[in-house]
Amino acid sequence: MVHKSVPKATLQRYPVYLKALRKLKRNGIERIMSKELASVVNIEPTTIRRDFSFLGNLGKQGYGYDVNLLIDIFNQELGMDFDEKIILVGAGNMGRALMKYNRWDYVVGEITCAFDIDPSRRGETFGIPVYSMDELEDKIPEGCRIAILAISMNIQATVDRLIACGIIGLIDFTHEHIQVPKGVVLKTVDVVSSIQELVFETNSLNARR
Ligand SMILES: NC(=O)c1ccc[n+]([C@@H]2O[C@H](COP(=O)([O-])OP(=O)(O)OC[C@H]3O[C@@H](n4cnc5c(N)ncnc54)[C@H](O)[C@@H]3O)[C@@H](O)[C@H]2O)c1
Repeated sequence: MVHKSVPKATLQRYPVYLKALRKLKRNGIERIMSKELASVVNIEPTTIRRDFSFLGNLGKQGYGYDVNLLIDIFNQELGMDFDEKIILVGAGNMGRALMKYNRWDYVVGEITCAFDIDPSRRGETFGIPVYSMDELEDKIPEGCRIAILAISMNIQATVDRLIACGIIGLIDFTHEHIQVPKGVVLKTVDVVSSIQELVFETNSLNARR
């Protein structure tokens, strides 16, 4: 882990660098000068060099920084391992939208596969394999901890089964009340509730004017 004396502002910039570096790697870039990185992240080159100096002697004069090495250092030393293998359950309208978007790989990880009860959904969607629910226990990627729920039936039973497979984090798009045991985290995403909150907030703001 990185030394405690790293300033807070530097620590807050590390995820920004990591995100940019992962994007650069995706684009086939293997090394980068601080000046070039500066234009990507919109941070002064001197700040970048100082921020990186806390991680060791990483840059070479005239050569720049090794992109892969920097990514490894961020991942290992800082505990920022953004390589989550996420599964999606339910490859319908919502699921397909999420699979199409699948760009979280620069920051958190990516959807590696999906599962659905409907045989017509099976195959590949936007490059992501969609398997039958019967194959869940076999196909769930090793070390997978996070599942996105975009299903409409047998929701609690499906959640219980996912937890039995090692899932400890759920992103829930369903509107069901789901129960999870201690140690499992459920994050609900509900656009309708967000709109309701927004309407309520804007109404009360305007009533005060
Ligand atoms: N949170 C939000 O803001 C929001 C917005 C829209 C929809 N939703 C919810 O998201 C869910 C999906 O909506 P949609 O429009 O994609 O529906 P959809 O019918 O298009 O897709 C649902 C998919 O899940 C599959 N499925 C259903 N039950 C399953 C199970 N137990 N295991 C595996 N696969 C299963 C179906 O075969 C289907 O392919 C619904 O629960 C809906 O209420 C939430």
